[in-house]
Amino acid sequence: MSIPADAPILTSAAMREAEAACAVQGTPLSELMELAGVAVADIAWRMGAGAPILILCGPGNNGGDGYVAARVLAARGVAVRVAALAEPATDLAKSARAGWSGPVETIDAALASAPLIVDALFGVGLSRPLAHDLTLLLRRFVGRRVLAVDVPSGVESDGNADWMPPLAADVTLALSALKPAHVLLPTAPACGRVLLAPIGIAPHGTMRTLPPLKAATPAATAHKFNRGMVLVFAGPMPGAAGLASASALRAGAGYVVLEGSERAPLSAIITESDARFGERLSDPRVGAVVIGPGFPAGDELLFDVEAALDSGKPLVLDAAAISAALPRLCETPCRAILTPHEGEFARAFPELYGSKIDRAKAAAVRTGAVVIYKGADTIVAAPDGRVVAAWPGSPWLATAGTGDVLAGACGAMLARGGDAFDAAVAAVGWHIAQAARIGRGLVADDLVRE
Ligand SMILES: NC(=O)C1=CN([C@@H]2O[C@H](COP(=O)(O)OP(=O)(O)OC[C@H]3O[C@@H](n4cnc5c(N)ncnc54)[C@H](O)[C@@H]3O)[C@@H](O)[C@H]2O)[C@@H](O)CC1
Ligand SMILES: Nc1ncnc2c1ncn2[C@@H]1O[C@H](COP(=O)(O)OP(=O)(O)O)[C@@H](O)[C@H]1O
Ligand SMILES: [K+]
Repeated sequence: MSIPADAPILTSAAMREAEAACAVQGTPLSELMELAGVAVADIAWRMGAGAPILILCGPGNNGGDGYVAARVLAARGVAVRVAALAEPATDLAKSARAGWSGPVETIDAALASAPLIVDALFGVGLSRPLAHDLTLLLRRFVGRRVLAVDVPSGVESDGNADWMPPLAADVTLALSALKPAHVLLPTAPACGRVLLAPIGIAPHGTMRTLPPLKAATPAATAHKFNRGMVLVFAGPMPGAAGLASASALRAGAGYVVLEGSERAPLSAIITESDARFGERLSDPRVGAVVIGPGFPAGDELLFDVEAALDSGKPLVLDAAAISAALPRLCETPCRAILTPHEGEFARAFPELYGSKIDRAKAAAVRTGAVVIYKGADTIVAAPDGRVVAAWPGSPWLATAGTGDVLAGACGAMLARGGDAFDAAVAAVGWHIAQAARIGRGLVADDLVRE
């Protein structure tokens, strides 16, 4: 599974707006469909490697893309067959159908398979789950190589429903932009390897996939304090804060103080008693404060979170500190990154609904903070509407303590100054890159080793 880096993501509504804008600027939609069909044919040609191809066409423009691809593949001498669910229903699909001179078979129990199936049944226009009989017919092709056009058919492209496609794709060719379903669970794994065909629409939007990691080499003039000083509060479970403090150093902070614990995993970390708490919060060199890892919910946490909020410092609020800070954040936003996992998000924002992207955006608006809504399909959302989706991340991160490491990395990135959203995105990218580098057998401590 893979996804193009730094690629645009659009909802179906935004996609239709972009299409309309394109038409206004003088590019006919038939031209876009031609480009889409050729792009599908190119990938099918490579995947098929000379073997016969069966293209399944739906009634809308997704089906239209399929007819164009069939025409292009046939012209290249490929043994291509077309089977349709219904007659084309849009003008564009009708003219694409008219351009296909071969036979059109029916999608029924007698339909013969092929080594490569091109799924051009439904794209962003799917409005309800697939009918049960169609689902059963399509399941007969499970095990064949599948190229999905735009999205695997059956998937609700905005990520608002968990409808699973009967045919998971090996490759999905996203047209113009990725869609939320490509980067959100449970549908993302069914999209396989996602490729993007930029077919002439310039997608304007604020959602993207994770950008490539930038190597952050310190400036020649760097000194330890201007690389970022991070203060990590240790709660009653100091291991978690230890991981966060080591991670802050490894992710590039110049100076890290672990407050309230003597158990630092690296000797370069300064440990102090929590009696110096107030004093450190007013230390002008401290660029970010990390609080939450290893803290159970309770009065002590509430007191420390209040003090951290009062200090006006940029904050990373993890685990129980998220709910503790919520009432204050909703009143007075501050420069903060919140890092909830699924359970913490549900506790803090039980009233939010919609796709994971919608909920992350709403949480960011409500708190005025950047939200890293963690999981295999991590979403980073800013209050101004920017979103980065981190699917597929690294599944080796599914182990205890890796969230503490992410919180520490956020502290390092935030302490450098600059935009909190960019800091959160950089931390998520660093976390995944570390995990990908280590891979098999990873435990959280490995992420903070050299
Ligand atoms: N935006 C773009 O850049 C372009 C998009 N194109 C294609 O156009 C697609 C969208 O086309 P459409 O809006 O026509 O939508 P679709 O082709 O995705 O499907 C809509 C059609 O399916 C029917 N339908 C919806 N749900 C159904 C269900 N569960 N069972 C049976 N029928 C159902 C609808 O009544 C309608 O006829 C995109 O996914 C993409 O493949 C390309 O043709 C060209 C450019
Ligand atoms: N399957 C997965 N694929 C990619 N990333 C994952 C996966 N499972 C978990 N993660 C990441 O691992 C981290 C786990 O954090 P969290 O649940 O807070 O763990 P802990 O509290 O034990 O530190 C998060 O950054 C999350 O996004
Ligand atoms: K499709």
